[in-house]
Amino acid sequence: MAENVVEIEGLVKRYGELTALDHLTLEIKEGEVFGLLGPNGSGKTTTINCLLSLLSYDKGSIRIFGREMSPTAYDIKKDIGVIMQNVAVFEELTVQENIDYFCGLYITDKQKKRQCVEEAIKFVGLEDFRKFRPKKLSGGLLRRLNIACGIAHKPKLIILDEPTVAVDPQSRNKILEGIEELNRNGATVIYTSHYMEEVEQICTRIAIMDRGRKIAEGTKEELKAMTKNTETINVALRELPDEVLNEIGALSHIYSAEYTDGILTAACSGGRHNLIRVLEVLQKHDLHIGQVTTVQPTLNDVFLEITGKALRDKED
Ligand SMILES: Nc1ncnc2c1ncn2[C@@H]1O[C@H](COP(=O)(O)OP(=O)(O)OP(=O)(O)O)[C@@H](O)[C@H]1O
Repeated sequence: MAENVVEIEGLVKRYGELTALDHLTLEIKEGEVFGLLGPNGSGKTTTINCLLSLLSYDKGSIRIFGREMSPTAYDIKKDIGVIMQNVAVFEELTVQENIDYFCGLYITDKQKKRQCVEEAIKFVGLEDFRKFRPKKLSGGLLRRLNIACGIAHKPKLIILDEPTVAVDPQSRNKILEGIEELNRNGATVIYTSHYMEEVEQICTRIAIMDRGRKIAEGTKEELKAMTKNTETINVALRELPDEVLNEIGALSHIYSAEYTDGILTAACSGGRHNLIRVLEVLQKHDLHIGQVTTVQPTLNDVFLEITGKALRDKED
């Protein structure tokens, strides 16, 4: 069985009256891409800052690589790569000099360092920008530089805190593919985000956080199996008389049926052939059927069911 790379036990962090982390317990195993998913303010960054001993905490314990983490645990820190939400690079250094600087904090052998820097530049696709200073880079390229600085020394544990916020789709894909590649090359990854699509795409196991607590944990399949909803059927209809809507709502395995803005939405819980049975009812009443879609449950549905609110705001 894979070893635990990170063990967080009963972590409590308070900011005055506010409890930012409320008895958080997490175990992250070697080789995982572990996703910390939660809305803004749920405690993801606080967790990472405590994990890195950048923040003191009120209660609990943190072990990394089987050893107790502390501000002076340099033997642990040298095997960790951190990419924080806010880009942290030197404005006066070029892309290559920045990566060289951060890599040099861990690797002193000149030849090895040069090779690591070169590999990091290639890895994030900044070959054509190596002589650029950060202010000449777009937001996406700047993020990639930030990542290169964090991973050049080839850490065993890589922590990324919302690395794709405000990033263009091309850089976002490059970042996500890069994380998967780092993992294939042996790194354990902790990835925080409030974008459930990203977490679903790359994470092998996910903890969902809300108000400093872990409210659910598992693979995405395990998490989705926690919801009552197994599929949602949407049918565009010009009209839907109430008695037909009621008939659909009364079908077995359909636990809610609504008609708003010309769309019938039927939420199913288990059962088979739900779509066919819904369409049969509509056809029997000779209704004009428009576009039909079925949607599988998302991590947002899990969150919604447990907390009664959506993971992120629509405009986010
Ligand atoms: N230095 C601080 N002083 C007081 N409260 C803080 C401080 N830092 C964070 N908080 C509060 O702690 C809670 C958790 O914040 P945290 O930044 O860890 O959440 P998050 O999940 O990372 O959110 P985001 O996605 O916005 O970064 C929030 O309510 C936040 O307002």
